[in-house]
Amino acid sequence: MGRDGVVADGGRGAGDEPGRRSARELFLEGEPVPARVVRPPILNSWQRSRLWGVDTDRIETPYNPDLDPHSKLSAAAGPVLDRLAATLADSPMSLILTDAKSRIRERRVGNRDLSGHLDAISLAPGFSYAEEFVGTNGIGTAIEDGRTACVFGPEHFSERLQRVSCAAAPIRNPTSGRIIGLVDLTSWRATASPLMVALVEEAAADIEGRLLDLATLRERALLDAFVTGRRGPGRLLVAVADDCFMADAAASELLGPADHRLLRERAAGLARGGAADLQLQDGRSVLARARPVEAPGTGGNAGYVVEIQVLPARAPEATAPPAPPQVRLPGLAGRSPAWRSVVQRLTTLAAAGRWTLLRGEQGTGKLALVRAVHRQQLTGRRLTVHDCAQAGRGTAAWLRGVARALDTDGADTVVLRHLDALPDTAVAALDGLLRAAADRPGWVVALSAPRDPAADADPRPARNFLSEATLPPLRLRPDDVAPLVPVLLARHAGGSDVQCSEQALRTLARANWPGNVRQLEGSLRYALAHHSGPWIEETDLPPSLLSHAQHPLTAWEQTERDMIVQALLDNGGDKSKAAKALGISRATMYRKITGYQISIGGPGSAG
Ligand SMILES: Nc1ncnc2c1ncn2[C@@H]1O[C@H](COP(=O)(O)OP(=O)(O)OP(=O)(O)O)[C@@H](O)[C@H]1O
Repeated sequence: MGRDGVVADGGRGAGDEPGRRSARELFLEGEPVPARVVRPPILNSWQRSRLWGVDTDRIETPYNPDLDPHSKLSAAAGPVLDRLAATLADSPMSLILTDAKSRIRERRVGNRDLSGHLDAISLAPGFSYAEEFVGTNGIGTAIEDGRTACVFGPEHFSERLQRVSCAAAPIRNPTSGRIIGLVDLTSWRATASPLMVALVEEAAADIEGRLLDLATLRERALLDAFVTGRRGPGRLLVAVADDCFMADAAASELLGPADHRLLRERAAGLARGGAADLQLQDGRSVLARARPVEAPGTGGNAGYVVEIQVLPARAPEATAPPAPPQVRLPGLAGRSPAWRSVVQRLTTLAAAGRWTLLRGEQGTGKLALVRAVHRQQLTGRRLTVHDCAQAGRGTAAWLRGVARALDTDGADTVVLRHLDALPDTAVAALDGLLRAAADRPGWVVALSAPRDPAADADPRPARNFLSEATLPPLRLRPDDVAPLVPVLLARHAGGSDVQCSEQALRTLARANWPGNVRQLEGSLRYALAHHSGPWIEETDLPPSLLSHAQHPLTAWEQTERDMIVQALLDNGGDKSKAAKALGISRATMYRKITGYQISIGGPGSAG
């Protein structure tokens, strides 16, 4: 049962009836599951669990006890959990709080039998209940779907979870709307009640209300620290927190949006490590130092007050270097100011051997960029790439490989890819290796997803990288699409000179590119395989590019959208003919075209 009001089969899979196989058993044996026996969110989750390769007979999930007890989430949730736990004291029910990564932070359970069972299935503080590790379950599935999930015994993917039922509701940051955690009730399958859904949703709403109240208190503490902060000639003051930035008039004039982000990201490091020299967006250098501001009542952190001193500009005629020529990197394309600026920054950092954390969404080209900069700046040296996402398989061997590459005397470039996917089990060891190699002469680069504003802090290994750069997503640098297209086409066209029509280029430039350059490359490969004429036309592009749906589509919606686009293409954009071909009414066709924001031949022509 979820916010959408769908009611499951009350926990009775078909397998509860003697002699019949349950829907889950059919699914696990790869047979079709009869419609209406399993609720769609559960079936979707089973499919994801199978993709993850979750073991149905064993629970093997990472354990990380190193969770911050003073987090904003714990501070806000504490009193709400206390109240609900007191109400439920005599019932066989367990109350659980997790973070946004499905890691269990707190568990309250009065019933000894249930407590023992939950320990046996690792539903205990420190363990992760992400779908990826344990398969379909209230916690992981609510996080995946972004809404309340209720999973009854036989709906669990794992055999080990068949005896319990659970309901979990996400807790969202009231300012950003992002999920920061989850409140869950777990009970024996036989004693589960539909009321569990109402209880977790109410608790989540109460915690969100308290988050808002605490945010107000934090902001007030930050404001006090900001107003009473020490100022002096040539010194500016700002106060930063995840969701708040305060600056006096002089600082507002000096700092642009990119500088706000820079200060926000660096404040914690500055507070720990003393003053540092930072470069602002406009090229000016400043000396920055920060001090933390304590959050009232909770002992947590309300933010940082940062003192900024503008360093004198060097006399232009004496020392200013001539404006750097645009750095061209063979094999890579881009012309937007954002692309040029990151290429320039990375080139400087590589030449200086500064340890760099390069952030960017998946497929933006982080690795390609680092490889190209290495080739150009560090000729003759080797480059090794270590994928942190692979560290879970044979952690010791993986760490040995990194240790060899980091060899303290080595001047080779070491790239740690997907740092954000480093398994918890390898965090401390990698951190130790990086610290030990801090003085090595070669360039060390970590590639990571953009900073997660919901996370309390960067993972420990990230703190070893003193310089940062960001490769923005392709949708924020649409000017790069046109120069990328011929380079990517040449890469895959097998020597022939295929180009895109103007209309196809316009469609490509307009697309949102959640998968960034990698997705653009995939789309062009698709077009190369589908085009018949001398040019790539708009109709040769993947159907997904001809629709601009506002929300992420489920697998089923994607299939439906692709069928509609294909029918429109097959019928020259004629909606009536396309509707007829699909056996749906014209009205439904119009509704779907509007819903999926399908446009063929430029905005509005088919939609
Ligand atoms: N500017 C560019 N010019 C040409 N090709 C590019 C450019 N940027 C990215 N690519 C290509 O896009 C694909 C994805 O790039 P890459 O693997 O470097 O991305 P990434 O950001 O490291 O991805 P992830 O974080 O998902 O591993 C590669 O084939 C790469 O060659």
